[in-house]
Amino acid sequence: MSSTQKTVPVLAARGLAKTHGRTQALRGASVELRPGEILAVTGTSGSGKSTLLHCLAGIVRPDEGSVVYAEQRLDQLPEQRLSELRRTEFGVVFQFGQLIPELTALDNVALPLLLAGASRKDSHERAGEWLERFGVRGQEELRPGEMSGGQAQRVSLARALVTGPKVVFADEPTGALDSLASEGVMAALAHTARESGTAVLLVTHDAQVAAYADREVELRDGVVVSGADAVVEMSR
Ligand SMILES: Nc1ncnc2c1ncn2[C@@H]1O[C@H](COP(=O)(O)OP(=O)(O)OP(=O)(O)O)[C@@H](O)[C@H]1O
Repeated sequence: MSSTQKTVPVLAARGLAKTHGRTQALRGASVELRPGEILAVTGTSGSGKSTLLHCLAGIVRPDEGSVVYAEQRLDQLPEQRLSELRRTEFGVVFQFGQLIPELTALDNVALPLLLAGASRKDSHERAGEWLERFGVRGQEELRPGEMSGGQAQRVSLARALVTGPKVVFADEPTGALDSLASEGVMAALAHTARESGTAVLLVTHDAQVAAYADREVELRDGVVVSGADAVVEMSR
């Protein structure tokens, strides 16, 4: 066992099973995310990638198995505690950024800080810094409808990282972009996550996107079939 395998994971799932109606999306999937790493979860359409991400992020409760984050069983936490944790320790980015259409780029990024109780001035200052890190300084006043796809995803990433989360969950963050915009967004995400020490769980079916990760696991029919080094015993 190499020294990296002994690292206590920031997030660890074991034996996850989840059924949607009659579809068994996960059938005993196990994976761990190490502190500060970018982990790509790949697999064909329908293999269970998004369901796995939702279980790890505490958005969906698995039917079976465990999800451990900072010594807490996410799968057993009460809803209120889960949503607090998602707000304070996790950042989430989806394929279509899901920015608030009525708000400017600056206000979209400042919003999580305002909700956490920061002043308007501080929130705007920090939001501006994060827009800069993602290469969209100067676009503060644009509303989502006025942005390109790449700009919108950069703003979404800035919003996901502005609160200093421990983990960012990114579900096909470049799925709606052309390859040039996709490269730019992924390079910005990888650089910024590494700089801030944020771990990233990146769901993608695109090998070029997965190439930005430190490590890759593949899901097939709801189980992890490669990258088995992802599964280690938790030292708790
Ligand atoms: N809310 C839901 N209701 C019913 N079935 C669902 C639901 N969510 C997912 N599924 C089904 O579960 C299986 C796994 O879906 P999931 O979205 O996790 O896979 P995926 O690998 O992310 O797919 P894609 O790459 O197409 O997004 C699929 O067969 C999907 O149709």
